[in-house]
Amino acid sequence: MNVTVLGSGSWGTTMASLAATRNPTLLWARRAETADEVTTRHTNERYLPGFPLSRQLRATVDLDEACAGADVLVVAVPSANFRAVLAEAAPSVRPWVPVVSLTKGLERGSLLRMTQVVEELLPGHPAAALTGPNLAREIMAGQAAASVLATKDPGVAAALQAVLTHRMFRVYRNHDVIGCEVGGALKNVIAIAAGIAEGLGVGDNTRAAVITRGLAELTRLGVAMGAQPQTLAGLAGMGDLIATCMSPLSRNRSVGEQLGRGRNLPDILAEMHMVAEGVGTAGLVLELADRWGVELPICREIDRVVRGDASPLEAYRGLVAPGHEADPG
Ligand SMILES: NC(=O)C1=CN([C@@H]2O[C@H](COP(=O)(O)OP(=O)(O)OC[C@H]3O[C@@H](n4cnc5c(N)ncnc54)[C@H](O)[C@@H]3O)[C@@H](O)[C@H]2O)C=CC1
Ligand SMILES: O=C(CO)COP(=O)(O)O
Repeated sequence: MNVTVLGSGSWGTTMASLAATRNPTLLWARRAETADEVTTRHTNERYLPGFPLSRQLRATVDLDEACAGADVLVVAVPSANFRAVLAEAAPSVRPWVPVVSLTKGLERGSLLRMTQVVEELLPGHPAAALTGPNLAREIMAGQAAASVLATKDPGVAAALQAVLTHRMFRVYRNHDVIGCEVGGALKNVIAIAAGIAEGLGVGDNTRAAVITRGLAELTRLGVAMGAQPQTLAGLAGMGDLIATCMSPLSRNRSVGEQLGRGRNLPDILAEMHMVAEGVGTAGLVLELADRWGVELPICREIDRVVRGDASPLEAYRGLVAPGHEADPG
């Protein structure tokens, strides 16, 4: 199977490097220097400093070349640019080639999940999401991890599972695409809350409360949208929440932690060259929550913080103030 990965950031490069050990794999990069570095020096120092990549991995800046030979197309571009990149790629993608989204977010305006964007742009192509507790640097370091491949067609799921599985990277199948994508998008917002708590110097009881109440929010919205509750209790929900809320490697948690320490958001984002999807996702999940008639108190407070309508301390006080005790879940 020829695999093509669009997006040469931390996660796209990691998955491409893994895939290249078992399948001919081509990584599409926006910048010529990155493509050249990946192909000739087998590194991507900007996003994965210090990690050698598979020597079989090749990269190109030519989107047409990248897509034309692909048997599987993997998209690892942040949600804000996902549609634009895939729309440009679409004419070069051969009929029926499955498209796997690695992206954890929602589309601004439409509120679509990424597999829904795939279905709009490439009708007839099986759309899948790969999601779970998968911090890129740990996977590059060879530490064992598990992930979930979500797609509706069991035959496609089995074929993609075989392509994406690696010695230390175990891929499970799930047909609950909604649950997997909602879990991946919302956990980034909850990770900002966990980071804020960290920055404010809370204890382990508070950490546990944020994660557990966060899980209730993932589950409430997911189930309202048609997800299975057990999906959110698994790797794509609870698993990813634990990794992202606890790990100093998480960019979303790091944004929250710096906010909690008193830095302002524009300064934090100006210093980051990587994406923290939760910043943009907070407002979008509230729009979804209104549409589906569910309450998401943590996401609401995080949205107030990222909009600049509340300080992290005010948000924290808002969450511990009386009034949320009767929340279901
Ligand atoms: N890094 C991680 O550990 C994981 C990340 N993810 C998700 O994967 C997605 C991508 O994340 P990362 O690779 O970590 O982000 P990143 O910030 O490390 O890299 C993003 C990449 O997308 C490229 N890009 C952005 N806009 C583009 C455009 N218009 N055209 C072409 N390329 C463009 C950038 O040049 C960069 O190579 C996000 O949705 C993230 O939530 C999911 C699991 C793990
Ligand atoms: O999705 C991730 C881990 O599963 C990566 O999280 P961050 O984007 O917060 O680094």
